Amino acid sequence: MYVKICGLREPEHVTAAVEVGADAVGFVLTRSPRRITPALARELAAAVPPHVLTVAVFAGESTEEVRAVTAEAGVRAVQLHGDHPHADFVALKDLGVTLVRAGAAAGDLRCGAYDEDLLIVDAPRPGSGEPWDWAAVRGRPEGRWMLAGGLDPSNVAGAVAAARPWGVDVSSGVEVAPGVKDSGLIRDFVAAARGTAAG
Ligand SMILES: O=C(O)c1ccccc1NCC(=O)[C@H](O)[C@H](O)COP(=O)(O)O
Repeated sequence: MYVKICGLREPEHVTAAVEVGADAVGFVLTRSPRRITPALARELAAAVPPHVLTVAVFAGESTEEVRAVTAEAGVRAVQLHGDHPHADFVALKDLGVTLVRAGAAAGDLRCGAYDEDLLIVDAPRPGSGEPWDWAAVRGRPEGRWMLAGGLDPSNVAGAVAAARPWGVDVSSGVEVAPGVKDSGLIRDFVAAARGTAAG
């Protein structure tokens, strides 16, 4: 089970995510309470070992801006939320980073349909922490896709059983307040997602 922890802002939480075995860590570089500067993203990404994917999260920015900010942040993946057309993914191919397409279950659920490498099937409002009907997508997405939206340590195992994703992505569910992560919750989430939770 591939696990991505998103919206990280503090070195201690990046370290916690890496130590408990997260596969990817996300930095929000778009309008959000979790937004950080490209310079801070670069600092945080520099401490992440190469086997963990560092992801810059955008929503609706132009490909020129995505390109410039990604270079400044020094990350290895770009995650695009919103109505980015296929052409945007094609235009970003030469960046040489992993491309992640994120959107609600209403869109095209085939990973690769937009030339992306990974797909996130999310709640209608990304980063809202709002659960949705995860079971409704079971059997529909194709390829390397992550389930997101309202997941937390207490519900992720059930969500995985219901939707059967390739991976999971979380932000709000490992926070104690909007934008404030908790290392214990990150640990609990990764364990629960992989079915190794105690008790
Ligand atoms: O986190 C945000 O505030 C955000 C804002 C705009 C676009 C994307 C954003 N976050 C993306 C993610 O953190 C995840 O892909 C996912 O939406 C997690 O959401 P949740 O666990 O429900 O907070």
